[in-house]
Amino acid sequence: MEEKINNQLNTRGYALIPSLLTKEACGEMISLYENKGLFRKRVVMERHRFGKGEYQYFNYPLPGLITNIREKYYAALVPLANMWMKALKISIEYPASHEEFIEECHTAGQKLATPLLLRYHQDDFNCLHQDLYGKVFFPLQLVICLNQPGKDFTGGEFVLTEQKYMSQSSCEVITPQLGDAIIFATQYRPVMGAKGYYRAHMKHGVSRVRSGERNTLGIIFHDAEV
Ligand SMILES: O=C(O)CCC(=O)C(=O)O
Ligand SMILES: [Fe+2]
Repeated sequence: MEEKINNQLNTRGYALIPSLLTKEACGEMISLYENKGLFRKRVVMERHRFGKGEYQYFNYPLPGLITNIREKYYAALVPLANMWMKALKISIEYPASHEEFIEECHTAGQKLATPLLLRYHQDDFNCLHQDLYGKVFFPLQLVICLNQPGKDFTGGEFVLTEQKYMSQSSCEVITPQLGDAIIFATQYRPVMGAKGYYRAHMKHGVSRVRSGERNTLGIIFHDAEV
């Protein structure tokens, strides 16, 4: 990953990648939502008290664009992920390629695809959470905003909270533009304390959409338990 992005991830636990997808690609991605055959599961968030709105998990085989993003960004992020594990003295070393990592997920019984499309309308929101689907997980994930804030929707900011040692939680509010991606820590990130690095726990969510429709594409690198 570029040094600037790595630095942002190390200092704040997230980074913004401008224009990862074109407007056309965002439009095509949104239209996949109606293609029920592409998905393994639809979740109505209110039923689980996850928030309000809905999302669908893609099934394998994934659309080519999603596979490409997953492979490319996994490979770009793996050196940082391994540095984080070392800093935190966790004896996990992630393999260089996403294909090998998926093998590890499968061996651990995590075989279901996790990339997802989310759709929010007015008054919808996503409660603070972490996307863990089994023992094996990658410490970073990515979300791409498929609509233009201020035009297609208002509100619906991306929210990241961080809980540092012996502190209350702090938060960052991020407003990606159409096509922008946010890379962020899935569960925790290393923060330097008096006795070396410790885990700062992070959660993410989405504030209430005030008007319009907001679609996002979530790219999670690990697979899920059956
Ligand atoms: O809609 C969003 O911005 C957040 C979606 C989300 O929770 C995820 O991609 O894991
Ligand atoms: Fe999430």
